[in-house]
Amino acid sequence: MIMKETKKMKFSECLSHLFVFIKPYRFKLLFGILMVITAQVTFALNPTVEGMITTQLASDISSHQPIQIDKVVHILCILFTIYIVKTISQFLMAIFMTDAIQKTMFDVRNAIEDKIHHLPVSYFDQEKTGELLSRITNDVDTLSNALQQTLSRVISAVCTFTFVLFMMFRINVLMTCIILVALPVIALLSKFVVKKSQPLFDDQQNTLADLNGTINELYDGYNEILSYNQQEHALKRFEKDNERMRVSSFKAQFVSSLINPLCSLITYLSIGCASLVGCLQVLNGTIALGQLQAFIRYIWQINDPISQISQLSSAVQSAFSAMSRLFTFLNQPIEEDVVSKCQIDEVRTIEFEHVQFGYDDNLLMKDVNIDVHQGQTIAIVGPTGAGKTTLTNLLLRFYDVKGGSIKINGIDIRELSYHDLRKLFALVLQDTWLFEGSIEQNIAYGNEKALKNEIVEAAKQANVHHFIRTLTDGYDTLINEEGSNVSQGEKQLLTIARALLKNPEVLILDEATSSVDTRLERRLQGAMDRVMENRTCFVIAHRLSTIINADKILVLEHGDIVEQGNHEELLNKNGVYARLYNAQFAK
Ligand SMILES: Nc1ncnc2c1ncn2[C@@H]1O[C@H](COP(=O)(O)OP(=O)(O)OP(=O)(O)O)[C@@H](O)[C@H]1O
Repeated sequence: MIMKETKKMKFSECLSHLFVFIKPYRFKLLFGILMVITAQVTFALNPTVEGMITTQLASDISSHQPIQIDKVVHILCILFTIYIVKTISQFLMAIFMTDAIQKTMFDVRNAIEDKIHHLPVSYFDQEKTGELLSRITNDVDTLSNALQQTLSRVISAVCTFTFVLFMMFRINVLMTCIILVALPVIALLSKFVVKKSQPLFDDQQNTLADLNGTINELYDGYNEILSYNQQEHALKRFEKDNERMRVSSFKAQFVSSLINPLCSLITYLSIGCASLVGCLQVLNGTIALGQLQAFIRYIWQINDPISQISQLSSAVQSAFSAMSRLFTFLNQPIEEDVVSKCQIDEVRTIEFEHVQFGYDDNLLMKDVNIDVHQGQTIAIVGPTGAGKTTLTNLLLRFYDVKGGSIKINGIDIRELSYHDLRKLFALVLQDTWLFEGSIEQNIAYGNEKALKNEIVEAAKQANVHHFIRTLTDGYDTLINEEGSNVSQGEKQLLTIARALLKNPEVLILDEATSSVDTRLERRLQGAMDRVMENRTCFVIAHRLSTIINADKILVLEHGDIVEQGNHEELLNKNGVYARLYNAQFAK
């Protein structure tokens, strides 16, 4: 069974997973980091070189000598070179880091997409799909921002701190020690705040996922909400989640932002003390005036990374939470696949042998036996919840049987790879699925190599060609994201065209229950008859004509097949089918 993600990953685990994605671009990233360090070294040299000008001028003035312009120009040239190096390294850093990080994120997104397609269907039984997808999107964004901005800021802050501290020590040890007294206090304060705010940031991300899940759900059910006049209820639900979001964001941001004013207060106190001592040192002649000037600039420079700790720590925490969820998702076990022991090109028989199945520990199907021969139409009938969809889910191995077996040509379907098994089938469901793309692309979905004339032929067979011709862009008409620019019946015709083009060995058809107008009904009927012609078909049947003409009718109740046979045989039995038939169809 697939476990829902519960355990939070350790920071080191997250980093090692991240490294797998960064590895192909590590040299670019390292070069980018080298450029960040270069920029910070030049940044740390500025005050000292600027101070040299002040010292030079002060010494010339105090010794009543003419100002030595050549020396000043020389220092200015060094200063100018430092500025140039800093600008170039910042430029190179932007190019190399951005390139490496965006390529890494491209790979992460691809890995997620790939994962989604390889997870067992049962994974999505446990996760609200909308919530899961929105959480992944948010987490990818958070990680991308963290790598793009926070990484260089963290490296800059660490480098600035180290180099500036080094330069301060070179100027005066006593003054630096005064500044350093403040640091452990600041470090302890940050640690305390980080510890308090980490769970709050986790909560903030989870609440955001809930909020997006709710938005998704409410948007999906927009028409139903309007028809039931439940706008107020929907608004209240949204407001409730939005309020939770406000409270959790407030808590997370408030606690983490507390650190800023506290750190500033301590830093300003230490600046005051160090400046006082510095003035005395200049009067004593221990340090030059330019050095005091440089030292005060350094205090500001070192203050910068310290005051950034709170912002950076909250960004790092969000990134860590996002990484933890992303990599936990990417670590989910995928559908175990096998290499097909043999290829099946033609489906001659399909047998269910003593099949047992349940979505949980309770068995829904206890002993299902079916025998199907090539070209037969099998109608599946039964009340709602009887297990009709489950039967087709098992055929396609969306779920595996818990007992017994399903065999195609005598071969257990578990001996075939998912790809080799599923290529034998096409699904035409009531709940049609079209993707954002042209009508042509949607029809060619199951057979991407199909030529234009084959696509048109499939559309003609599916009675949808004329409709497509009436559209301004014909086969190039774009289906929008929700497929709302095509009617439900036309959608179903398009999916029939798709199935015809795939030309599968076995067709699984879920007949529409919703009433459509008579003309469309006739078009649908014609298209379905054509797609079913000379093909093995499993039809979740709602139409009398399909049921009567079926070679075999499976009557399901509570998961099991209670009767099977053709229409005449079952009517003569005068059992469940006869009751169902008389209740639903007999006029
Ligand atoms: N993914 C799932 N997880 C848990 N239980 C499920 C799942 N899918 C279906 N079920 C349950 O299994 C039983 C059979 O469901 P199934 O969808 O196969 O019935 P059906 O005959 O196709 O119903 P309908 O005609 O309403 O579509 C139902 O009780 C249903 O609640």
